[in-house]
Parts: sequence; C-alpha cells; structure tokens
Amino acid sequence: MAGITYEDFIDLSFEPSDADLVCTFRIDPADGMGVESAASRVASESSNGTWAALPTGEGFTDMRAMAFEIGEIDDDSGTGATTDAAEIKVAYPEGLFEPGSMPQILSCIAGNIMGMKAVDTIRLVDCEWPEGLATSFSGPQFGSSVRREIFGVDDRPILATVPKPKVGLSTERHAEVGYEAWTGGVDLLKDDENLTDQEFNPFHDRLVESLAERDRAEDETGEPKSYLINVTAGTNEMLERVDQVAAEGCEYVMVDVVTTGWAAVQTVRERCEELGLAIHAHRAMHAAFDRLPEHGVSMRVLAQVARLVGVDQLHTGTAGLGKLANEDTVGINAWLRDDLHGLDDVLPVASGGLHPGLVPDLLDATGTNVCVQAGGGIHGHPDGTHEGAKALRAAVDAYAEDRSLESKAEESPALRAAIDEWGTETPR
Ligand SMILES: O=C(O)[C@H](O)COP(=O)(O)O
Ligand SMILES: [Mg+2]
Repeated sequence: MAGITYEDFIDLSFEPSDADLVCTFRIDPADGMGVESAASRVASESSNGTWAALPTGEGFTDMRAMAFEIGEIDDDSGTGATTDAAEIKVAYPEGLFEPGSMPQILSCIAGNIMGMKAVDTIRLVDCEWPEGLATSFSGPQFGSSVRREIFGVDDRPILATVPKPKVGLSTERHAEVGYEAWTGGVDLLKDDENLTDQEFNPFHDRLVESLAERDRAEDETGEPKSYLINVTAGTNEMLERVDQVAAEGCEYVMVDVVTTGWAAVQTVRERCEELGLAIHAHRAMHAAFDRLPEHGVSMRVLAQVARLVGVDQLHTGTAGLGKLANEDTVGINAWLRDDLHGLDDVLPVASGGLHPGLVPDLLDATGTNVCVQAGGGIHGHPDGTHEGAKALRAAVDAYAEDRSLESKAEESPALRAAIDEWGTETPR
C-alpha cells in the first residue's frame, strides 16, 4: 500500500478475526457527510489515520481499524422509517493495543472520535472483547463470591447503607450510624462518593472508629459485617489508604472509579491483590459519559471496563426504580455475570433512591445475586437508622421467604413504618 486515506478504513465485506476488538458505535453524520464517509473517519481517527492522506511504505505496520457493518436505526415512529443516524461496527486489530493498558485502549476507541466534526454525535455502545485483550487484564479478584466468602450468604442480596447526610457527620457520629445500621441487619457500611479525608471526618480516624463499631456489631449479631471505606485520592495517597485499610483488618476498599481514572484503579487492583482486599466501585460521574443516549460512552461499556480492570462490586443502577436515570441495569448485570474468557464476574450494586417498598420489584428485575444499597431509605426512616436497617432487612428476607411486604410487615413494625412512610413509590 503506497498510502492511506480514510477511505481505506471501510470495507463492508471485511470479516473480523477472533483476535479483533469489535466495537459498536451509534453515529449521526454531520450535514453533508454520508454515513459511509463518517464511518470510515471513525475507524481512521480511532486507529492510525487522520484527515489527510498519509504515506505508508517501509517502517509502517498496518494497524488500521476497519468499519465493516452499517445498520439503519428505526425512528420508533412505527412506520418503519429510519433516522439519519446509523449503528456501525468497527474491528480493531489486536496489535493496535498495549495489552493490559485501559487508558491506551480508551484513547483509541473512545478518544478523538468523540469530538470529531464529521459526526454530530457518536456513542460507543458496546464492545466484544477478544480473549487475548480481555485476559491481558486481571479481572475481578473475588467478584460475586464476596457474598458467600465474606458474609456466608447465598439466599439473599447483601445489604449496604451510606450514612446521610452524605458529608458533614463527625467521625464519632459516622461510626455510631454504622453500628446502628449493622445491628439493624445491614452487612456493609459504605462511605458516600464525596466523603474521603475531610477535616470534619478524617480518613484514618473514621477507618479505626468505624471498624471498632463493626467488631462490636459482629459480636452482638453473630453475623460478619464489613465497611466500604472510600480511599479515593491521588494514586500514591490512595495506595497509602489501601495499606491502612488492610492493616486495620477490613475486607474492602471503595473507589470512585470514574473520577479516579482507570489507570489508578488498575494500580489499586494490583495492591488489593497483594493485600487480599475486595474493591467496591462507585460510578459517580458516569452519567457525564452515558446519560445522553446519542453521545458518549454507554454504561454497558463502562461496566465492561470496570470488570476488566478488576473491580469486585459495581454500581449499575436500580432498573429505573430509584432516583437516578438508569441505562439497562438488567442487561448490564447480565453482561457482568456472563462468561468473559474465564475472568471472574462482578457483583452488581443497586443504589440511588432505594427503600424497602421497592425491594420486591427490584429483586424481580435484578435477581438476588446483587448488593442492595440504601442511604435515605434507611436513615430517613421515621424511627431512625436502626429501624430503617431492620425494615430493609425484613423486606429482603420477605423476598427470600416468598412473602409479600404486607404480610412481613405484620411481624416487623419497622417494615410497617417504612411502607407507611414511602409506600412503593419511586422517589425523585
Ligand atoms: O452513593 C450512593 O450510592 C448514594 O449516595 C445512595 O444514596 P441514597 O440511597 O440516599 O439514594
Ligand atoms: Mg452517594
């Protein structure tokens, strides 16, 4: 080949090899730009092309991506009409990627193309990860086995709660809230995404005091309990916090994986393997990438990335039942459980506006191999945190016993009060 131009990046008869990474994009070509031209520019800019024709020849390895499929998108009018947008598939050769480097991969498949003028919008919808690339990542260390291995539970979801107000509680109050929630029946105390190491509640003090309350709650209930402490920080500081968590005898760290960045998560994952700690991934900021359905990176792909880099638990939404907009929680959870070249699965976490009255519909949608997290739905209970935790546990136990909430509420005043307060309504 003497040279390449973007036209060399599309071939509708091309068949990807098993080693290729195949990405599905939704693209809306700019005015005057045909869909094939736009598709070829996507493949070009995300692999080794640019706007100008380029010389190749000696010293050049052909790392071109290839747009090989263009599908029409129905406009949902019921008339069979289609939109100007298209769903395209692009195949990327294995050699384009640095194995085990999520930042490098994302700089290809979700890099410059997100801002190209050739398209009005572009969304990375899905990826099919080939074995070579997928297994260059460690994947989860524990995955959903945390339920059984840490908590000895396999007939119900594990339960978590984040103290509210989300920031501003003193260390002492935070630890007390943990004690009340653990003894009420939740398994995990969880920090909120914006609680890290502030003056009103310093990290190390919170770690030590919360674990002391954890131990007390374990003694009283006879159940294993744990704490998802948020180690989010710059990478070096984060590693120091991970070390402190292990030294104090906790099983988990929590990381805000999107704001922290995937490279740092990979680094934390390595340290967590040395220390035997599980990673709880909060997805704060994901919606900046995935909320607009025409543009950005889907939550499905973010979840794929999280699994590859090796988180054990990941927030994936509430199947639309909670307070936050959700993209296909059920489908994403299924992907997290499906085989991925032998990598471990990820435990989905349902969180954001949940309360006991939503539990049956939630578990109908997600199944019970999940973590159910409620903040306001516990601490906003009319009788306080302890009763709120009892109510959530009763709702989950009722589901395991195949009983209605109303019937369970006859023996659980805490659940009765929660239902009287919130009913089965979705909050906003
Ligand atoms: O971090 C979270 O998951 C949210 O803070 C959940 O809070 P909520 O249960 O009060 O909506
Ligand atoms: Mg939160």
